Amino acid sequence: MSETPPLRLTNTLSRSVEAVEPVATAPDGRPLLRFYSCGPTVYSYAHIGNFRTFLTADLVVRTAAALGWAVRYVSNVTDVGHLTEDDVADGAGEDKMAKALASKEGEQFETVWDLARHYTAALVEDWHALNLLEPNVRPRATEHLREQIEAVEGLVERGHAYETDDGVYFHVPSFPDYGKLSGNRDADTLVEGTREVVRDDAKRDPRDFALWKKDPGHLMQWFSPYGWGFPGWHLECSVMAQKYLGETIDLHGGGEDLRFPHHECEIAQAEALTGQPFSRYWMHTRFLQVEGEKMSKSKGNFLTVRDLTLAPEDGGREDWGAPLDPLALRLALISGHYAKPFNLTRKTLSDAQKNRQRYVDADAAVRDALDAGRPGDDVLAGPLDVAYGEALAAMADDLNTPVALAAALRGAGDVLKAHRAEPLSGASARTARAFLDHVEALLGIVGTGAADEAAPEDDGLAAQVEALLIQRTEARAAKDWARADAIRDELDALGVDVMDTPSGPQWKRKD
Ligand SMILES: Nc1ncnc2c1ncn2[C@@H]1O[C@H](COP(=O)(O)OP(=O)(O)OP(=O)(O)O)[C@@H](O)[C@H]1O
Ligand SMILES: [Zn+2]
Repeated sequence: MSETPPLRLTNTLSRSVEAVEPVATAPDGRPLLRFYSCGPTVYSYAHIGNFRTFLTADLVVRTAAALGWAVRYVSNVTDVGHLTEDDVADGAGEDKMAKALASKEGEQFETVWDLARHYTAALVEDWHALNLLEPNVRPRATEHLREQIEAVEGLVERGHAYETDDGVYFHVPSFPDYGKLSGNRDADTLVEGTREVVRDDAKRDPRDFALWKKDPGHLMQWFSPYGWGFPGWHLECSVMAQKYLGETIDLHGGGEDLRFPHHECEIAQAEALTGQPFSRYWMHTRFLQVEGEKMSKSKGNFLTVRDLTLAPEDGGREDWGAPLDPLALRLALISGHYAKPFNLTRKTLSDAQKNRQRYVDADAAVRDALDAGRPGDDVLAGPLDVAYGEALAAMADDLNTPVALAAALRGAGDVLKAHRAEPLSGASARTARAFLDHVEALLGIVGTGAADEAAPEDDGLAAQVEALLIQRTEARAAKDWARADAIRDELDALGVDVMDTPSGPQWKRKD
């Protein structure tokens, strides 16, 4: 196969399509992409718009792996109840989890904790149904309260945050780069954007956003040096990204609405705390609309994976036709380019179901032919090599899924055409098998399980060790020898030996 192209993505920070160049290398010498993608707030089932954004992240991971990179991929679960107006920097309104608990659907849950557990489990189920790779780490906000509180304390100590009777706020004027991602720099527009919000009169600047909200009446609350309360939403992601990926990460992603304020606030928190750049590249997925309408959980007009893939008696939606094969839904959701708005229609779904069938048929033909082991030449190597090369090049070029899917579909069509003309030889079938497995690893639409082989290795130990090695490299670069030694002790306690080699640290389990 031809030389591997660079991975280019639309970087929101520079507003241009750029080649992504990871800074770190994996212990085996491959480029290591450190990638954080914002997950959902689990107060309801994730909708297919959320999944469009998660699928973008999935395709980044698959494409990077197909290019031969190592990937460390973190996607969180927001299980702290944040506020219904969190889309303005200083969130206000009702708590989303509390509101969900009080709703009709919430009656089945005793507490917000049960509700969060239920929707987290449902998220993971739908994630697997749509054949998304499991992240190396799926951290929960509620399991990282200590780290979030430490970050608030750090920001207060460094003069970037201050306490009032109601909470602790990040002081925006203390961070001159605020606005570099979204372009929202103007204090007046920012204030206008927050007009409807209940404000704390003790705030020093109207743009200052909450790091900690004091609220002894909140359903989910923790104790901090600032009393009982809960963290601001923006805090969890910068804290968990840095914990699992290091001070500077390569790529951070989410849906277009997160650009401001969420990601802008993450940058301010992280960079004010460490003095280092937070994420080198940012990517944002444009919204999914359904039949021309914007869809969101809080509006209540959303479709879930379950609505479209289950039979009506199991909870599927009758008005959307026969239940779809989940991989057909996946195909439909990735059929538009992530950086352009995407309107999903009934026709998108029926076309996807048809195209998906071509992969099912090609896969069946190849299995038969492998069993039969017929003699004869390999007639597929040429066209399938070209088709896969085109698909990979298109994905590397800013995840151009329309072109990649067309090339992959043409390849599956070539397999079927050849098989219909004359049953495939064993040699052709082996080539076709390799092609379908590569397409599965890259796009996840064949459903043969090859994706598992492409998944970032995750046996827990590897993830922990790699995180520690990144922190150790950073500690050494900062000449923080005490920290580097402490990390070495932690690695020792995990039962691994580390060897420093010219291509970076290598590790193995102790004998
Ligand atoms: N219609 C959509 N299309 C694509 N991505 C979306 C859409 N709606 C939300 N997202 C993205 O899904 C991810 C999870 O978001 P979140 O759980 O906040 O969902 P939400 O539907 O926006 O909820 P809410 O309406 O309560 O804000 C975020 O990255 C968000 O940007
Ligand atoms: Zn986030």
